[in-house]
Amino acid sequence: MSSTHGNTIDFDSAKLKLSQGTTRSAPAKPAAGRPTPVAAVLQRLSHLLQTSLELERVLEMFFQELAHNLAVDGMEYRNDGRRFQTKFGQSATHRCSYRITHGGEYLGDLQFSRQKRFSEAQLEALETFIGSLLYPLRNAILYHEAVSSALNDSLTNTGNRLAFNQALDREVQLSIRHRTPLSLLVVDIDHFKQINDRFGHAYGDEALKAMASCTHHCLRSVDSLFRLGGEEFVVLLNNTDLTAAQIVAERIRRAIEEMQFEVDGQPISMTVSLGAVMRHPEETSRDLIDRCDKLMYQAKQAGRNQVML
Ligand SMILES: Nc1nc2c(ncn2[C@@H]2O[C@H](COP(=O)(O)OP(=O)(O)OP(=O)(O)O)[C@@H](O)[C@H]2O)c(=O)[nH]1
Repeated sequence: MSSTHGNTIDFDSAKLKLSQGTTRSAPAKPAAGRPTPVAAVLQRLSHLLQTSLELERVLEMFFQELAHNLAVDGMEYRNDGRRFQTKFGQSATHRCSYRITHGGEYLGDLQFSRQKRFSEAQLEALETFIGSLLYPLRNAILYHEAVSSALNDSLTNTGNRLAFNQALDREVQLSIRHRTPLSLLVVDIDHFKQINDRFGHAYGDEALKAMASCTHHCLRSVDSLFRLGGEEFVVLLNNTDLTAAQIVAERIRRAIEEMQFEVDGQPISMTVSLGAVMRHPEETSRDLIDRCDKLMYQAKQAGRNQVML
């Protein structure tokens, strides 16, 4: 039989709970000055959670303490507004969940699961522990947002050049370590200046958004799309050889060509030129992107609206 339990923890009331929890579980006369187990865990947890600002890491440390002290088998964190979701351990039958807010500000939803039903005392301890997560969680969310916005192109909601440089270095390392192929596409809109000149910059922006969204729909969830600047985009295809990269490139080219995009009821046609490369052994990130860029320019010279390998 499964059991569920739901709650909302507000930052300020949780702070209250935290102090109550500590007082409640502390013995009247602290024997030899030793704290009770809950208070000891709480103290360690509070210190531990301050050691990182990484959202994933903070939640992982929190889960490990709960797994150890309350035999929690699984934990899921979701923050729909920030499109962040992560899971730890194994999901089990008995669940309890908390919507965490601070003065009306939503900090996410936490769900815990266990093979054995939670007792009242365990739920109380769990809520006390959640109290110690609130400040670190709030700080980690703020940090996560700052890092994400520094890596995001706000117009097209794709990664920016900085994000691309980091991702490319990471993927090159992974491809070397796992001996998997890594391919790259450079995608550039043809005669984009004419769209701007004819319809205005604001419509040009809409065209860029439409192009990014259309390209995104041609990709697997593991592929990533970045805007390097202007109307130039790049796609990172991990574990993909040149034959597969060519198929993806052609799919993007055709999808953009067939895209229904209108300004004031007037259809605008757009095409793209693409370069596609697979990384050679020993090739650096810089050489890879330069080679792909050159191929994209060759596609332009050869008449545009085509893929050059
Ligand atoms: N609307 C809009 N236009 C931009 C943005 N960034 C760059 N551009 C414009 O993109 C155009 C790029 O023009 P060009 O580099 O000549 O390239 P093109 O017209 O696409 O021609 P080819 O690449 O040779 O096919 C310029 O007019 C830029 O002003 C942006 O964020 N929004």
